[in-house]
Order: sequence, then C-alpha cells, then structure tokens
Amino acid sequence: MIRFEQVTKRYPDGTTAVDGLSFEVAEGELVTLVGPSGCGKTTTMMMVNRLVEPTSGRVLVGGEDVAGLDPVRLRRRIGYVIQQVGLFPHRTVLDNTATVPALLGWKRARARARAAELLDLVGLDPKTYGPRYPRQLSGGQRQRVGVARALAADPEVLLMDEPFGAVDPVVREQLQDEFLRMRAAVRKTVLLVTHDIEEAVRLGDRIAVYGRGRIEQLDTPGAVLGSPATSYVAEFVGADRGLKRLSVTAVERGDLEQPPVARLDEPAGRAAGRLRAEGARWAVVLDAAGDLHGWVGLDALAAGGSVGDLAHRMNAWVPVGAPLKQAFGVMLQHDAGWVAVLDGARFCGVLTPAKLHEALRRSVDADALGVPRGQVGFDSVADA
Ligand SMILES: Nc1ncnc2c1ncn2[C@@H]1O[C@H](COP(=O)(O)OP(=O)(O)OP(=O)(O)O)[C@@H](O)[C@H]1O
Repeated sequence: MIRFEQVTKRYPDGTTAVDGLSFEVAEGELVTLVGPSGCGKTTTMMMVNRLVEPTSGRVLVGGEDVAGLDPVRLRRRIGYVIQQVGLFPHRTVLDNTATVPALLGWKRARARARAAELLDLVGLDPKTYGPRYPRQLSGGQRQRVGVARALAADPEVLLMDEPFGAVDPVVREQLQDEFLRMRAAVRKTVLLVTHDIEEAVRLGDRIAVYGRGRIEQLDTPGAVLGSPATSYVAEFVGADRGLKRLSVTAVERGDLEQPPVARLDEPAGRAAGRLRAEGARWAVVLDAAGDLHGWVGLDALAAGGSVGDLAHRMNAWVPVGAPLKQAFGVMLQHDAGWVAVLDGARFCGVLTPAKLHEALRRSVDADALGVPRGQVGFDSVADA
C-alpha cells in the first residue's frame, strides 16, 4: 500500500536525512517509525504526501509513484495528523472536522453529517463539542479532533506524526486505547512516527527502529523486543525489554497447567482421594455450570462435608488471549501463585509463574524463527 524503493533524501545543506530506504506497509497495516530525534522519521513520512521530495528513489501509494501525482489531490487522499494539531482557530470543531470533505466538494450537509459521525467515533459528542472553537477544548480533545479530521474523507492512508505527543501520560494512554478501538472499526493503512518505544510497541503491527537515516530493524513488536537485530536496537528498546514483551505476548491455551478440579457439591473425601492420587496439594473449584468458583487445599478437605463448605473464593483470572502482563498483574494483586484462565466464564486451566516464563520464552523462540504475529501479510524489508 505504501512502498519505499531505495529512497534517499539529502537536504540542500548536505544533511542526509534518509539513506537508501526500502520497505513496505501492507494494506490495513500499522507500522510505527521509532527512533531518536533527528534520525529521519518525519522526513520519511513527509515524502509520502510530498511535503518533502526524495533526492532519489521512489515512493508508491496504492501502486502509484507519488512523484507523478498532483500533490494537492494526493494530500486529500491521505489523512495527516501532527502533534501541533493545527486546527483553524476561527472555525468550529465541526467545521474543522469537515475541512477535507468540503475541499473535496461534498455537499455541506453531507460533509457536516460525516464530521459529526467522526467526532462521535473519537469519543467527542458532536452536539456538545461540534459548535465549540478549538480554544474551548483540552489538549487531549484537540488531538481527537485532529484524528477525526484526518479520517473525515475516508482516506486510504493515514500519516500520524507524534499524534499523541502533546498530552500528559495518562491522557496519552487513553488516546492510544481509543485509537486502537477505533482502528479495529476502521482499518486503515497507517504510518505513525513516535520517539516513544512503548507507544511504538503498543500501537504497531510492526515497528521500524530507526538509526541515522536507516531502518535498523523492521519487525513485529515481539520480535524487536525478543530478538533485537543489532546492539543499537537492543540499547534503544531498553534493558527492560523483557518486561515490555509481557505486554505483547498473549496467554495461550498451550501455556496452561491443568490442576485437579473439584466441584462445589462434591463430597470432600472424594475430592481429597483424587488429589492424593494425583499428588496435588490443591484443586481448582468449579460450580455446577463449570464456572470458576475458587480453590480448596488438600489439608482443608480432611474436615469432611462438601467441597463447597471448604473452598475459598478466588477472583484471580484473565481471559484467554490477555497479555501476559495482565496475568502477571492479577497474580501480584491477589498475591497468588497462579491465575485462572477463562474463555467466557469457562475455566481453561491455570497460568503459573513457571508457565508464564515458558510462554515468554516461547515467543522469543517463535520470533527467532521469524514467525509473524499473524495479522497481515508481512512483506519484510527489502533493505539492501
Ligand atoms: N529542511 C531541512 N533542511 C536541512 N536539514 C533538515 C531539514 N529537515 C530536517 N533536516 C535534518 O534531517 C534530519 C532528519 O530530520 P527528521 O525531522 O526527519 O528527523 P526525526 O527523526 O523526525 O526527528 P524528531 O524526532 O526530532 O522529529 C535531521 O538531522 C534534521 O536536522
């Protein structure tokens, strides 16, 4: 969808901002460009909508070389979100959002209806916020309007340059969450620049780690964190990359242990016999419907009666597919040696610290083999 072929940009003063860059962003894919200040991320992005022209090489959008396209028309096909949102101060939020549809010649009513729909999508009630002026919004709300405006004409491609950079960390995380939700609904091809590795990992299907003017590694977040290609990348992603991996590795059924299971209405003696036979010290307790209730220890079962009289409630659980980080958090919160993993209300097994570690290892091994995270067809870097 977006393709860079041997692209170099040398500014007139001799600075080589981008040096022989080749990579591709597949349709519907989000690639984050991350790296230190001045390494050429913004220059890369601006060559897509022709705010900067390459010195050599080609940039293609939807298979067309942008050099042959009218820049103004091209920009109307491409949503562009920048940090200093750049809203028109004397236009209402609704009119700001309707800017590109209006430029494209949409009828006013249609453009405004579309703008209202987009404001709603980014979490701003169009009735409340539509009539306001940009100065009457918070920083986070202004950024949302920036995103709504970029999406209003339903562009094929979205370019985002530090789109959540100007707000405090809490709002930033909220905006990222909203953006991820929105993206699930409106799948666009996105190139997003950030200098924040956490943001890159959180949002990107793949992340491109920039060194000076070149991509040092382009891969899934898990692979970049798990198997940095160079010492530069390892240093850039940080010594805590193992921890960061917890957020991009999901709990899978194969990671789970299957402890003995007892039913709430089962006689304690029978459950105790089963535990002894399996050499286990405790069992997970399920109710009649097979939903998680809690756990019971072998020693407690000696008191007799039913399992239900002796079981402890346990709320430490996560859904299948949750990030390992969430599972680890729940384990710590409940001070538990395991966390139950559920599919809907159904019990699937438990994740223990040892299994968690194994799961983390598994994803390193998978990444080392080049197994992708499985979203889009990853045509990897053709970087010479
Ligand atoms: N118009 C220009 N003329 C000369 N040099 C420029 C120009 N624009 C950018 N540069 C230089 O090109 C290099 C890459 O700049 P660019 O803005 O692409 O980096 P970046 O990675 O986006 O940085 P940041 O994270 O700070 O925005 C820098 O050394 C910068 O100083």
